[in-house]
Amino acid sequence: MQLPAQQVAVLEAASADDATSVDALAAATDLPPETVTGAVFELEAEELVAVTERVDETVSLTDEGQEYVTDGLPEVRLYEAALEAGAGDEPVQMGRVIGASGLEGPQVDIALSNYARKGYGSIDSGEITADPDAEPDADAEANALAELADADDTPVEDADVDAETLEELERRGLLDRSESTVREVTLTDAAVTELMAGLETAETVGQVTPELLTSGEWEDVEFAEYNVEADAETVEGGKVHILRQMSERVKDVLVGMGFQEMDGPHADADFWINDCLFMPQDHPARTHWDRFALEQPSHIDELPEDLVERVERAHREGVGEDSEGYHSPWDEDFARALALRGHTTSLSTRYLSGTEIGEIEPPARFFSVEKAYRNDTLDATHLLEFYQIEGWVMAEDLSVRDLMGTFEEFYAQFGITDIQFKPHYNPYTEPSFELFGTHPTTGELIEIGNSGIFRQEMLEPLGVDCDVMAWGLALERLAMLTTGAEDIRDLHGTLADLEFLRNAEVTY
Ligand SMILES: N[C@@H](Cc1ccccc1)C(=O)O
Repeated sequence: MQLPAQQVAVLEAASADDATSVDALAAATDLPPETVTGAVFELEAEELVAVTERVDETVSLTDEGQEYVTDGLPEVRLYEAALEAGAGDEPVQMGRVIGASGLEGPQVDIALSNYARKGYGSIDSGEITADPDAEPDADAEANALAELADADDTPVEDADVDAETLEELERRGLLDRSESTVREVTLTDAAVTELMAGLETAETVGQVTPELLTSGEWEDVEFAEYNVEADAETVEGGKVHILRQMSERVKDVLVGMGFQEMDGPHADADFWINDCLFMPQDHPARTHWDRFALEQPSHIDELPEDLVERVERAHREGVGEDSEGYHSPWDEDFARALALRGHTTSLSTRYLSGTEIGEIEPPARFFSVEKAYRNDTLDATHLLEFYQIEGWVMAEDLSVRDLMGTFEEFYAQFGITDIQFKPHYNPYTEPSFELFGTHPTTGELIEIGNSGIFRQEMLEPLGVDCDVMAWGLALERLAMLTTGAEDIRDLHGTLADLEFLRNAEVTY
C-alpha cells in the first residue's frame, strides 16, 4: 500500500494494543502535532486507525502563584514573622510584625485575609497572635503550589492535589484551569495487515510552486489532500475594538441623518461645561466630588466678555418675564476654573454661542462622539470615563415628538426598537427625558441617555433665538445593548475581558 510519508510515520509509531496520544506520536515521529492530527484524521477515514477523544482539564499556576512558590504564601510569611516577634506567647503590635515580614502593598491584605481562615492565629484591634501549634509545612495550598510549580498544563488527574484546594487556589487567582482535547490512536486490524505486507511512501506535493507549473510536472505529481477538519492553531489577528466599531457606526448613522461633527477640548472651563447650561454654581454635580479639577493650569484666560455678562445676568435674574434666575451668588472666577468635561454638552454650548464656527443658522444639526469624565463609583454600568453621543437640532419649531422621533430613527439603525422615555429634570432643558433600553440577555431596563429641549435661560445668553432639542447618550450602554455585554468593565478599562472583545459581534 502506498501512503503519504506522514501517514506512514504515524502508523509505524502507533500500536494495536495501546492507545497513543497525538502528542506522543508527534514526539515519536518528530512531526508537529497539527501534522500528526491531520494524518490521523486521514488514516481514520481509511479505517487504518481508531481514534478516541476526551477533554482533559489541566491546571497551571498564574504568575502570582509562581511567585509564592519562591517567596512563600503571604499568610505563611506573616505567621513566621509573628512567631519570631513573640506573638506565640502574647499579642504583638501588627505594624511591627508586618514590617518584619517584608510584606508589601496588596500582599499585606492577602496575608491578613487568609491568616485567621487557616488557623495561623488571630488579629484583633491592631494586634496579632500566632498559634504556636500551627503547621505551615502542612499548609495544603502551599504544598499544592509546590506540586504544580514546575509544569504548565498539568492534567487535574495527575496533580496530587484535592479538589477543594484547587478551587481555593483558583479563587485566589493563583491557578488557572484550561481544557484541551486529547486524541488517542490505536491501529486497526487492517492497518496491522498492511504494515506486515509493507508500506511504501507516496511522494505527495503540499504546495504548487512556480517551478512545478513552468516545468509541467504538476500534471504527474500527487497532491496531498487538505483536511479541513484538522485542528489548527487559533490565529488572533488584530481587530478594531468594539467601542471603536460602535463609535464609527454611530458617526456614520448621524452623518447619514444630516448631522455635522463638533470637536473641542477635553479639559475646559466650567463656564462652557456648566454656567452656559444654566447650571447653578451651587449645583451638587459641580462640587469637587463629581469633578476632576485641573491643578495646572487651574483657570482659563480667554472667555468672551459679553457672553460672560449675559450668562451671569441669566443666573442672577433669569431671562424674560416668567423667569426668576437663581438669585444666588455667581462668581466669574468659579466659572473660569478648568476641569475635565463631565459631559460633552460643553461642545454644544461652544458651538451654539457662535465662538467655534461663527453664527449657526437654523435648520442645523450637530453631534460628537467624544469622551466625558465623571468621578463616579465604578460598577457594572459606570466607569470614570465614557463616550458620550452628544447631539442637537436647531430649528424654528420643535416639539417633544421631534425629539422622540429622532431617537426612534437613530436607535432603529442598531436594531433597537423598544426604547422607553421617562420624564426627567435638567437645569438646562424643559421638558427633559431619560431614555431606557432593554438589555438583550438580562431583560433589565438600562438608562441609555438623557435629553430635552434647551431652556430660554440657556439659549438667550448664547444668542440663539429659535428652538434647540438636544441629548447626551452613552456609547458604552449602546454597546451593551448591541453586544450583550453585561458589565461595562468587560468592554474597556483594566478589567476588560479580552476573550469577550475578541469574539463579540457588534450586531445592527
Ligand atoms: N448633559 C446631559 C445630556 C444632555 C445633553 C443635552 C440636553 C439634555 C441632556 C448628560 O450628560 O446627562
